[in-house]
Amino acid sequence: MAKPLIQIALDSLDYNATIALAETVAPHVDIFEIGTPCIKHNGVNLVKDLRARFPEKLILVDLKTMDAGEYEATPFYAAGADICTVLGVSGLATCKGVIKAANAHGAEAQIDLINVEDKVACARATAEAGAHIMGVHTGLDAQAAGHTPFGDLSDIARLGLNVRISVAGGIKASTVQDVVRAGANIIVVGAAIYGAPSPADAAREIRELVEAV
Ligand SMILES: O=C([C@H](O)CO)[C@H](O)[C@H](O)COP(=O)(O)O
Repeated sequence: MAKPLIQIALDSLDYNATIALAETVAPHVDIFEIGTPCIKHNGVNLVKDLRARFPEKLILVDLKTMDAGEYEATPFYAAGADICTVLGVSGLATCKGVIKAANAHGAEAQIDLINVEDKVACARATAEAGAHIMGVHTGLDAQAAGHTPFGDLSDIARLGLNVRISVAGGIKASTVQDVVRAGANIIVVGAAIYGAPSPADAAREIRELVEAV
């Protein structure tokens, strides 16, 4: 199996700080995620800027689309996004819209299972509809209430769907190897990197731990 990819969640609102963090951690990550607050604040020009600065990196735009899937996602794929996210709770029609936009650009659509009641049913239906990546995700507010993504990751991994699995939600050095062993193909790390005294060292440590599994 291919080594899991490491995704840094760029969750700052500040444009220059976002670019600076991307430059700092670039040697140690595969995917730049423009987080939801960041893309709402800075818009599509940030996608174009990161695309121009880092032609070799994958860019995920965490749109968390809730409606008008094809219409909303299309300009972000056109600007250089490799992956856009759509909420599983939006329903199948919206997910299919983002999948259609992704396919039109040779890119990928990720279903974010955040707050989905029946994650297994949603994963099955959206995978059947052509989703490329299933995002198991415990959001920042749910993390603050003590939740983790580990149980959901096991539930989705054991389905054996023809999709890659991304996991997000407080992943850090002490848990990253467990999520690799549980079947995650894309490991999302935000606060454990950008909140560390040295984000570059934290990203390097995550890379080394993933490589060691
Ligand atoms: O997607 C995220 C969150 O919902 C805000 O948009 C985070 O980027 C994701 O949770 C990863 O960050 P950490 O949980 O801090 O690792």
